[in-house]
Amino acid sequence: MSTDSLVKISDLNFSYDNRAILKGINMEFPRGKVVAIMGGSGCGKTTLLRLIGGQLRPSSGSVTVNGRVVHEMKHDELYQMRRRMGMLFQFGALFTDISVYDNVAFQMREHTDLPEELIRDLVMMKLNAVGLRGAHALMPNELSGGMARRVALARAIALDPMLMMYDEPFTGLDPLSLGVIGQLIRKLNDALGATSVMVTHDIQESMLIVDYIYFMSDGRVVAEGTPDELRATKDPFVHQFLYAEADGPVPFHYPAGDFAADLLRAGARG
Ligand SMILES: Nc1ncnc2c1ncn2[C@@H]1O[C@H](COP(=O)(O)OP(=O)(O)OP(=O)(O)O)[C@@H](O)[C@H]1O
Repeated sequence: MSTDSLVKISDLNFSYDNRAILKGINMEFPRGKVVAIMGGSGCGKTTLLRLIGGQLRPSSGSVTVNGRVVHEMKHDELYQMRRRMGMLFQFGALFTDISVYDNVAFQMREHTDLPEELIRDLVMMKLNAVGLRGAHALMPNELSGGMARRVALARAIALDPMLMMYDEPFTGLDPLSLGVIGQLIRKLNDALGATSVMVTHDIQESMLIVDYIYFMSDGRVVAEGTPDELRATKDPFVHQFLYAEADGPVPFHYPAGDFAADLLRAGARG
Protein backbone atom coordinates (compact mmCIF):
# COMPACT_ATOMS: atom_id res chain seq x y z
CA MET A 1 0.00 0.00 0.00
CA SER A 2 1.06 3.58 -0.62
CA THR A 3 3.05 5.38 2.05
CA ASP A 4 1.46 8.62 0.89
CA SER A 5 -2.14 8.02 1.83
CA LEU A 6 -4.49 10.92 2.42
CA VAL A 7 -6.53 8.78 4.82
CA LYS A 8 -5.18 6.01 7.01
CA ILE A 9 -7.43 4.00 9.30
CA SER A 10 -5.57 2.00 11.95
CA ASP A 11 -7.03 -0.69 14.23
CA LEU A 12 -10.23 1.29 14.43
CA ASN A 13 -12.88 0.15 16.89
CA PHE A 14 -16.16 1.87 17.48
CA SER A 15 -19.16 1.00 19.65
CA TYR A 16 -22.56 2.53 20.16
CA ASP A 17 -23.06 2.07 23.91
CA ASN A 18 -21.87 -1.51 24.41
CA ARG A 19 -22.58 -2.66 20.88
CA ALA A 20 -19.42 -3.08 18.79
CA ILE A 21 -20.02 -1.69 15.28
CA LEU A 22 -16.47 -1.47 13.88
CA LYS A 23 -14.00 -4.16 14.93
CA GLY A 24 -10.36 -3.54 14.12
CA ILE A 25 -10.62 -1.78 10.75
CA ASN A 26 -7.45 -1.07 8.75
CA MET A 27 -7.76 0.85 5.49
CA GLU A 28 -5.78 3.31 3.39
CA PHE A 29 -6.98 5.77 0.77
CA PRO A 30 -3.95 6.79 -1.31
CA ARG A 31 -3.94 10.33 -2.72
CA GLY A 32 -5.59 10.66 -6.09
CA LYS A 33 -7.41 7.33 -5.83
CA VAL A 34 -11.08 6.42 -5.73
CA VAL A 35 -11.84 3.73 -3.15
CA ALA A 36 -15.12 1.89 -2.63
CA ILE A 37 -16.40 0.40 0.60
CA MET A 38 -19.03 -2.28 0.16
CA GLY A 39 -20.95 -4.58 2.39
CA GLY A 40 -24.39 -5.58 3.54
CA SER A 41 -26.82 -3.33 5.31
CA GLY A 42 -25.83 -2.31 8.81
CA CYS A 43 -22.21 -3.53 8.62
CA GLY A 44 -20.92 -0.08 9.66
CA LYS A 45 -20.08 1.70 6.40
CA THR A 46 -21.81 4.99 7.19
CA THR A 47 -20.42 4.91 10.72
CA LEU A 48 -16.95 4.68 9.19
CA LEU A 49 -17.53 7.80 7.06
CA ARG A 50 -18.68 9.66 10.16
CA LEU A 51 -15.47 8.68 11.96
CA ILE A 52 -13.41 9.97 9.02
CA GLY A 53 -15.33 13.26 9.13
CA GLY A 54 -14.77 13.54 12.88
CA GLN A 55 -18.50 13.44 13.71
CA LEU A 56 -17.86 10.35 15.84
CA ARG A 57 -14.94 9.48 18.11
CA PRO A 58 -13.25 6.04 17.97
CA SER A 59 -13.46 3.71 20.98
CA SER A 60 -9.85 2.81 20.12
CA GLY A 61 -7.51 3.08 17.15
CA SER A 62 -7.41 6.12 14.88
CA VAL A 63 -8.26 7.81 11.61
CA THR A 64 -5.51 9.98 10.14
CA VAL A 65 -6.38 12.54 7.47
CA ASN A 66 -3.58 14.39 5.73
CA GLY A 67 -1.13 13.36 8.43
CA ARG A 68 -3.29 14.43 11.40
CA VAL A 69 -5.19 12.19 13.78
CA VAL A 70 -8.82 13.27 13.48
CA HIS A 71 -9.87 12.65 17.09
CA GLU A 72 -6.90 14.68 18.36
CA MET A 73 -7.81 17.77 16.35
CA LYS A 74 -8.99 20.89 18.15
CA HIS A 75 -12.35 22.34 17.22
CA ASP A 76 -10.90 24.90 14.78
CA GLU A 77 -8.68 22.37 13.09
CA LEU A 78 -11.59 19.96 12.67
CA TYR A 79 -13.65 22.75 11.15
CA GLN A 80 -10.83 23.59 8.71
CA MET A 81 -10.49 19.93 7.77
CA ARG A 82 -14.22 19.54 7.15
CA ARG A 83 -14.14 22.55 4.83
CA ARG A 84 -11.73 20.56 2.73
CA MET A 85 -14.04 17.54 2.59
CA GLY A 86 -16.90 17.28 0.15
CA MET A 87 -19.73 15.05 1.17
CA LEU A 88 -22.49 13.74 -0.99
CA PHE A 89 -25.11 11.75 0.79
CA GLN A 90 -27.94 9.91 -0.84
CA PHE A 91 -30.56 12.20 0.58
CA GLY A 92 -28.37 15.30 0.60
CA ALA A 93 -31.24 17.28 -0.82
CA LEU A 94 -30.88 20.59 -2.61
CA PHE A 95 -32.43 23.73 -1.15
CA THR A 96 -35.78 23.63 -2.93
CA ASP A 97 -36.57 27.35 -2.86
CA ILE A 98 -33.42 28.58 -4.61
CA SER A 99 -32.14 27.95 -8.14
CA VAL A 100 -29.52 25.45 -9.28
CA TYR A 101 -27.07 28.36 -9.54
CA ASP A 102 -27.70 29.54 -5.98
CA ASN A 103 -27.47 26.00 -4.63
CA VAL A 104 -23.93 25.71 -5.97
CA ALA A 105 -22.99 29.29 -5.01
CA PHE A 106 -24.24 28.74 -1.45
CA GLN A 107 -21.06 27.07 -0.12
CA MET A 108 -18.82 29.65 -1.76
CA ARG A 109 -20.81 32.55 -0.30
CA GLU A 110 -20.85 30.90 3.16
CA HIS A 111 -17.20 29.99 3.35
CA THR A 112 -15.27 32.49 1.22
CA ASP A 113 -15.03 36.24 0.69
CA LEU A 114 -14.86 35.89 -3.06
CA PRO A 115 -16.55 38.67 -5.05
CA GLU A 116 -19.83 37.72 -6.71
CA GLU A 117 -18.33 37.96 -10.24
CA LEU A 118 -15.73 35.36 -9.37
CA ILE A 119 -18.31 33.17 -7.66
CA ARG A 120 -20.35 33.30 -10.86
CA ASP A 121 -17.43 32.04 -12.94
CA LEU A 122 -16.72 29.28 -10.44
CA VAL A 123 -20.37 28.21 -10.26
CA MET A 124 -20.54 28.04 -14.06
CA MET A 125 -17.35 25.98 -14.16
CA LYS A 126 -18.66 23.55 -11.55
CA LEU A 127 -21.98 23.26 -13.36
CA ASN A 128 -20.18 22.79 -16.66
CA ALA A 129 -18.15 19.99 -15.11
CA VAL A 130 -21.36 18.10 -14.33
CA GLY A 131 -22.92 18.95 -17.69
CA LEU A 132 -25.55 21.31 -16.27
CA ARG A 133 -24.34 24.81 -17.06
CA GLY A 134 -27.38 25.24 -19.26
CA ALA A 135 -29.65 24.37 -16.32
CA HIS A 136 -28.32 27.05 -13.95
CA ALA A 137 -31.57 29.00 -13.81
CA LEU A 138 -33.81 26.01 -13.14
CA MET A 139 -35.37 25.33 -9.77
CA PRO A 140 -34.75 21.95 -8.09
CA ASN A 141 -38.32 20.78 -8.78
CA GLU A 142 -37.64 21.17 -12.52
CA LEU A 143 -34.79 18.61 -12.41
CA SER A 144 -34.86 14.86 -12.92
CA GLY A 145 -33.43 12.69 -10.12
CA GLY A 146 -30.16 12.23 -12.00
CA MET A 147 -29.83 15.96 -12.70
CA ALA A 148 -30.50 16.79 -9.04
CA ARG A 149 -27.75 14.38 -8.04
CA ARG A 150 -25.39 16.11 -10.46
CA VAL A 151 -26.21 19.53 -9.01
CA ALA A 152 -25.55 18.12 -5.54
CA LEU A 153 -22.22 16.90 -6.90
CA ALA A 154 -21.39 20.37 -8.25
CA ARG A 155 -22.27 21.80 -4.83
CA ALA A 156 -20.10 19.21 -3.07
CA ILE A 157 -17.05 20.18 -5.14
CA ALA A 158 -17.71 23.91 -4.82
CA LEU A 159 -14.74 24.45 -2.52
CA ASP A 160 -12.33 22.09 -4.34
CA PRO A 161 -12.19 19.43 -1.61
CA MET A 162 -9.12 17.27 -0.99
CA LEU A 163 -11.37 14.38 0.07
CA MET A 164 -14.75 13.50 -1.40
CA MET A 165 -17.00 11.15 0.54
CA TYR A 166 -20.00 9.60 -1.15
CA ASP A 167 -22.63 7.62 0.73
CA GLU A 168 -24.70 5.53 -1.67
CA PRO A 169 -24.32 7.97 -4.59
CA PHE A 170 -26.20 5.69 -7.00
CA THR A 171 -29.26 4.83 -4.95
CA GLY A 172 -32.56 5.59 -6.63
CA LEU A 173 -31.06 6.36 -10.04
CA ASP A 174 -32.00 4.71 -13.32
CA PRO A 175 -29.17 2.75 -14.99
CA LEU A 176 -28.25 5.55 -17.39
CA SER A 177 -28.03 8.25 -14.72
CA LEU A 178 -26.12 5.79 -12.59
CA GLY A 179 -23.47 5.43 -15.29
CA VAL A 180 -23.23 9.20 -15.68
CA ILE A 181 -22.78 9.76 -11.95
CA GLY A 182 -20.16 7.02 -11.77
CA GLN A 183 -18.12 8.52 -14.59
CA LEU A 184 -18.47 11.97 -13.02
CA ILE A 185 -17.18 10.78 -9.66
CA ARG A 186 -14.06 9.49 -11.39
CA LYS A 187 -13.63 12.49 -13.67
CA LEU A 188 -14.09 15.06 -10.92
CA ASN A 189 -11.72 13.21 -8.61
CA ASP A 190 -9.01 13.29 -11.25
CA ALA A 191 -9.69 16.88 -12.33
CA LEU A 192 -9.60 18.12 -8.72
CA GLY A 193 -6.57 16.04 -7.80
CA ALA A 194 -8.73 14.81 -4.93
CA THR A 195 -9.10 11.47 -3.18
CA SER A 196 -12.54 9.86 -3.06
CA VAL A 197 -14.22 7.26 -0.93
CA MET A 198 -17.55 5.86 -1.86
CA VAL A 199 -19.87 3.69 0.18
CA THR A 200 -22.05 1.78 -2.23
CA HIS A 201 -23.97 -1.39 -2.99
CA ASP A 202 -23.39 -0.98 -6.73
CA ILE A 203 -20.49 -3.26 -7.41
CA GLN A 204 -20.98 -3.21 -11.17
CA GLU A 205 -20.68 0.56 -11.40
CA SER A 206 -17.88 0.67 -8.86
CA MET A 207 -15.75 -1.89 -10.67
CA LEU A 208 -15.69 0.44 -13.68
CA ILE A 209 -14.42 3.52 -11.89
CA VAL A 210 -12.62 2.72 -8.64
CA ASP A 211 -8.99 1.84 -7.96
CA TYR A 212 -9.57 -0.30 -4.89
CA ILE A 213 -12.45 -1.95 -3.05
CA TYR A 214 -12.89 -2.95 0.59
CA PHE A 215 -15.62 -5.43 1.47
CA MET A 216 -16.97 -5.19 4.99
CA SER A 217 -19.08 -7.61 6.94
CA ASP A 218 -20.18 -7.25 10.53
CA GLY A 219 -17.76 -4.42 11.27
CA ARG A 220 -14.69 -6.10 9.74
CA VAL A 221 -12.84 -5.93 6.42
CA VAL A 222 -13.35 -9.40 4.93
CA ALA A 223 -11.89 -8.89 1.45
CA GLU A 224 -10.07 -6.18 -0.47
CA GLY A 225 -8.33 -5.60 -3.77
CA THR A 226 -8.27 -3.82 -7.10
CA PRO A 227 -11.17 -4.53 -9.47
CA ASP A 228 -8.89 -6.89 -11.45
CA GLU A 229 -7.82 -8.73 -8.33
CA LEU A 230 -11.42 -9.11 -7.23
CA ARG A 231 -12.53 -10.37 -10.64
CA ALA A 232 -9.85 -13.04 -10.42
CA THR A 233 -10.51 -14.07 -6.83
CA LYS A 234 -12.18 -17.29 -5.77
CA ASP A 235 -13.28 -15.73 -2.48
CA PRO A 236 -16.93 -16.75 -2.09
CA PHE A 237 -17.82 -13.52 -0.28
CA VAL A 238 -16.60 -11.47 -3.23
CA HIS A 239 -18.27 -13.79 -5.73
CA GLN A 240 -21.56 -13.28 -3.97
CA PHE A 241 -21.34 -9.58 -4.82
CA LEU A 242 -20.19 -9.81 -8.41
CA TYR A 243 -22.56 -9.71 -11.36
CA ALA A 244 -22.33 -8.45 -14.91
CA GLU A 245 -24.35 -5.72 -16.63
CA ALA A 246 -23.52 -3.16 -19.31
CA ASP A 247 -24.52 0.46 -19.55
CA GLY A 248 -24.84 2.40 -22.82
CA PRO A 249 -23.59 5.85 -23.74
CA VAL A 250 -25.66 8.83 -22.61
CA PRO A 251 -25.72 12.48 -23.56
CA PHE A 252 -23.70 14.17 -20.84
CA HIS A 253 -24.42 17.89 -21.24
CA TYR A 254 -27.79 19.48 -20.63
CA PRO A 255 -28.35 21.85 -23.62
CA ALA A 256 -26.40 25.06 -23.00
CA GLY A 257 -25.45 28.29 -24.77
CA ASP A 258 -21.93 29.47 -25.48
CA PHE A 259 -19.64 28.99 -22.46
CA ALA A 260 -17.51 32.09 -23.16
CA ALA A 261 -20.64 34.26 -23.41
CA ASP A 262 -21.88 32.86 -20.12
CA LEU A 263 -18.62 33.79 -18.42
CA LEU A 264 -18.45 37.24 -20.06
CA ARG A 265 -21.96 38.01 -18.84
CA ALA A 266 -20.49 37.87 -15.33
CA GLY A 267 -18.70 41.16 -16.01
CA ALA A 268 -21.87 42.84 -17.29
CA ARG A 269 -23.77 41.65 -14.20
CA GLY A 270 -21.15 42.86 -11.73
N1 LIG B 1 -26.89 6.68 16.51
C1 LIG B 1 -26.88 5.35 16.62
N2 LIG B 1 -27.07 4.75 17.81
C2 LIG B 1 -27.03 3.41 17.95
N3 LIG B 1 -26.83 2.54 16.91
C3 LIG B 1 -26.65 3.06 15.70
C4 LIG B 1 -26.66 4.49 15.47
N4 LIG B 1 -26.44 4.72 14.14
C5 LIG B 1 -26.29 3.50 13.57
N5 LIG B 1 -26.41 2.50 14.49
C6 LIG B 1 -26.27 1.06 14.25
O1 LIG B 1 -24.95 0.83 13.81
C7 LIG B 1 -24.93 -0.21 12.82
C8 LIG B 1 -24.13 0.28 11.61
O2 LIG B 1 -24.83 1.34 10.98
P1 LIG B 1 -24.31 2.01 9.63
O3 LIG B 1 -25.31 3.05 9.26
O4 LIG B 1 -22.91 2.41 9.79
O5 LIG B 1 -24.40 0.79 8.63
P2 LIG B 1 -24.25 0.78 7.04
O6 LIG B 1 -23.26 -0.28 6.75
O7 LIG B 1 -23.98 2.14 6.54
O8 LIG B 1 -25.69 0.29 6.62
P3 LIG B 1 -26.56 0.65 5.32
O9 LIG B 1 -25.85 0.06 4.16
O10 LIG B 1 -27.86 0.01 5.62
O11 LIG B 1 -26.64 2.16 5.29
C9 LIG B 1 -26.38 -0.54 12.51
O12 LIG B 1 -26.69 -1.73 13.13
C10 LIG B 1 -27.15 0.60 13.12
O13 LIG B 1 -28.39 0.15 13.59
